[in-house]
Amino acid sequence: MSDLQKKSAAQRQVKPMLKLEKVVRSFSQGAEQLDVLKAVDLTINEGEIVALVGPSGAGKSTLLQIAGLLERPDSGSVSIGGKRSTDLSDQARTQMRRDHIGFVYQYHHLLPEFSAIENVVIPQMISGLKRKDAEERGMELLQCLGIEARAQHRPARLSGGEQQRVAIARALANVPDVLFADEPTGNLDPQTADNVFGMLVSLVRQTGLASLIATHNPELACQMDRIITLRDGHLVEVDPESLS
Ligand SMILES: Nc1ncnc2c1ncn2[C@@H]1O[C@H](COP(=O)(O)OP(=O)(O)OP(=O)(O)O)[C@@H](O)[C@H]1O
Repeated sequence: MSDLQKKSAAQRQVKPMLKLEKVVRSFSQGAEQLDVLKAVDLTINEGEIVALVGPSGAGKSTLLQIAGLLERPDSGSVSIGGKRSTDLSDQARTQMRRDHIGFVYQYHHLLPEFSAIENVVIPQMISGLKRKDAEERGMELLQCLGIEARAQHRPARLSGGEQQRVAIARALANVPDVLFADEPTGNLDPQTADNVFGMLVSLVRQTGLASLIATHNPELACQMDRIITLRDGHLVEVDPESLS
């Protein structure tokens, strides 16, 4: 096979899982208009992990909320797994979010009345999986994250790092196409953050999904495939060397 043929074969395998096209979002603050996103384009392919860095107020959360279908842009489109969300009803967007998107937040938002495994099983059952299958997948994920022995504990009886690992298992339980994380280890001490983050990256790599992770931590950002930032409402690629 010639180099050209090899290249085109490789190109054919690249599958865009997240695509933002000309996404615009502004907020009015008093008499002022704040243009947070100005025609943002972004493509993340299957198996790619992208870090989103930038100062407070740059628009990282706004971008994640729109890309994760939690908010609508003023204009522009968002596609997940090749399917455009723009013209869908709120109900169809909710279903798309439930079936194709996973979220990890800085604070875990686990249900306090339920055990670790129940927190991972419930979203799968809402998506239509039988309890037995949901439990099997949930235990497999907890095992990958090294907390299967904590499966029956409620969140209050887990450490911060363990709670965040349950939140990661919950986000991956429905086998999403795209995983979004907003400062997923921002609430943990540096060593635990490193450990939990390593597990998150390794799971994302194993499952081959696409991932966009906002972080203030340059060391963590440098472990990802690409680093992007928002500058004056536009997305810009960042050279990892400039962060070290
Ligand atoms: N609903 C809203 N109404 C008005 N202004 C908003 C709204 N949401 C966000 N903003 C403004 O948009 C800008 C971007 O906010 P955003 O939360 O996306 O930034 P960020 O980069 O995630 O910051 P941080 O790192 O502090 O979380 C900020 O100036 C914020 O005040």
